[in-house]
Amino acid sequence: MDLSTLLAAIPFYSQDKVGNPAVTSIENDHRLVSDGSIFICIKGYTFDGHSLAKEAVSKGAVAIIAEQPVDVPVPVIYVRSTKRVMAQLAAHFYEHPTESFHLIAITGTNGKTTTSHLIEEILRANGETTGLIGTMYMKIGDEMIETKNTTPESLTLQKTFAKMKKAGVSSAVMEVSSHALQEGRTNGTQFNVAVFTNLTQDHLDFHRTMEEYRTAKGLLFARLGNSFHAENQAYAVLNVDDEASCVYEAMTAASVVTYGVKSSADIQAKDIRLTSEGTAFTIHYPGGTIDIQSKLAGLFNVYNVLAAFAAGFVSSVAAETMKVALERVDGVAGRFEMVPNESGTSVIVDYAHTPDSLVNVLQTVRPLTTGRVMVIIGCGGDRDRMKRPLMAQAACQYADVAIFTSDNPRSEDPAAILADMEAGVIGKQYTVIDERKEAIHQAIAMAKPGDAVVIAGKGHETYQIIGQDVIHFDDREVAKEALSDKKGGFA
Ligand SMILES: CC(=O)N[C@H]1[C@@H](OP(=O)(O)OP(=O)(O)OC[C@H]2O[C@@H](n3ccc(=O)[nH]c3=O)[C@H](O)[C@@H]2O)O[C@H](CO)[C@@H](O)[C@@H]1O[C@H](C)C(=O)N[C@@H](C)C(=O)N[C@H](CCC(=O)O)C(=O)O
Ligand SMILES: Nc1ncnc2c1ncn2[C@@H]1O[C@H](COP(=O)(O)OP(=O)(O)OP(=O)(O)O)[C@@H](O)[C@H]1O
Ligand SMILES: N[C@H](CCC[C@H](N)C(=O)O)C(=O)O
Ligand SMILES: [Mg+2]
Repeated sequence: MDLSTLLAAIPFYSQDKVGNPAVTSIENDHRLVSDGSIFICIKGYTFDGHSLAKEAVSKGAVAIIAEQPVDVPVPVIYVRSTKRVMAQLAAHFYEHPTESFHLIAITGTNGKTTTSHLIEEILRANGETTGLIGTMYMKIGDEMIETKNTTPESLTLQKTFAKMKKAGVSSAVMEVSSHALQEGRTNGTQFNVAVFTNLTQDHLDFHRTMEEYRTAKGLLFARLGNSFHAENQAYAVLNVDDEASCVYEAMTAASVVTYGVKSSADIQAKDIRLTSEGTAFTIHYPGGTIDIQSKLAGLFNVYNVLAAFAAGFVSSVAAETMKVALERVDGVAGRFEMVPNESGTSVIVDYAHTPDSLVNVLQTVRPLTTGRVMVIIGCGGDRDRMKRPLMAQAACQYADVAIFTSDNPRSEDPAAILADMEAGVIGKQYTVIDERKEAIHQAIAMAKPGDAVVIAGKGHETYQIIGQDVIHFDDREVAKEALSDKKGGFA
């Protein structure tokens, strides 16, 4: 594609220096620039890409997109927002790949990764070639691609969609974070279905207030359905039991399908039984009912199953096909993942890193436990400070033994994070063991048969971020070590 064909995607710009070079790639990271690239200067949170324009040109960039003056010997296109333009150019450069397959988005504070995996399984059972983008990885069919963000920035996203199109993907599912919506990472992406899981406190470092956070997630629904023709419907799948759904319903031009447990919904679970094997319930949907026995534990997972079922329903997947898919999902890595052992203690690694998810997981463990519920919990550094005392409260209220430790301290002092947690539980009983490995070892050494040890916050993560260092750390591995160290070697 040449520069002027590419620039047809953006109506307003001014150009310094003439020229219409052939463009081989678009990059916003100067390290990826090669001959024929266009380099987009992004003013980030930690770095200003404008300062790298010259270096990008020396690496072969044939044009620069910028917001502020840059002095380089190639055409410079000046725009109001390089981030916004990056999404528009990316969609144009990769020829709007999301118009070629069915795409389901999931947003919400908790449950996105779990629900996206359930939907992937439903789509596979329906015979689709699938794609998945989310917290743990991106997948094209069975090919796994590493990812840094839950929702990558627009260039990576459109490039990945183009790969999916080329690989013959017919249906894909992706997690859409509030950060991504706020930053416009999904601009230029066409969603057919948008699913809302729930909204509870998180990310107030980034969104400042719950209202701003809710609005950021609302952008997914506000942008849905406007450009669709009647024969090609877009659907918003909303959780009726979460009050934010009313706001999203009012925002969207898409058709709305509701799901829930407590209030009447288009797709509703009834006769719910929570057992040590998982959950059993009947889904009532327009046109029928179907019994489901899911291996996923806890009421919150009933919501995830319902959300996935509703997304499948509006995607015209038969209820019987969905039942087969939903019942064969054993679990999602790092979410309520049991660490197998013979000691009589249940050891559960879970990704709860918000107050609400911690309450949910501990409430789920309680009736399944004859002994004590023990929890090991920390809070991430450089993230919402306001959730720290609430997570500590949840731990003290819903567990018998609460151990506070480090999560990913990042640039913060672990002691300061722990102090923020402790401020929420003055006068309550808890123990602080700042070294996460030590905390896991001590908890497992202390546990008796019948007790449950919940190791929360890091789930599938295989690293710990301390300062600038990323060290290998896996709660599941540490738990296994601790179990085999325990007297009698139970692991
Ligand atoms: C706060 C935030 O959203 N940060 C994202 C942002 O980083 P940034 O603004 O700091 O980027 P920067 O390092 O300042 O770089 C600015 C520009 O210079 C370029 N650069 C930079 C260095 C260099 O050597 N060369 C170079 O060209 C960069 O490519 C970029 O274009 O842009 C990066 C590239 O897209 C993201 O990876 C990064 O996510 C970081 C890793 C992050 O932790 N984000 C979290 C808060 C986040 O987005 N989380 C949500 C999930 C939340 C949830 O639901 O739980 C997510 O979707 O992941
Ligand atoms: N529907 C739900 N409601 C409340 N809590 C949930 C729900 N589903 C999962 N959880 C809890 O939240 C944790 C994270 O779940 P999951 O990874 O599916 O969410 P996520 O929205 O993808 O999170 P992230 O924002 O980090 O990507 C789980 O380990 C569990 O403790
Ligand atoms: N997507 C979440 C993950 C948090 C996981 C937790 N282990 C932490 O590091 O805080 C975030 O980036 O806020
Ligand atoms: Mg996720």
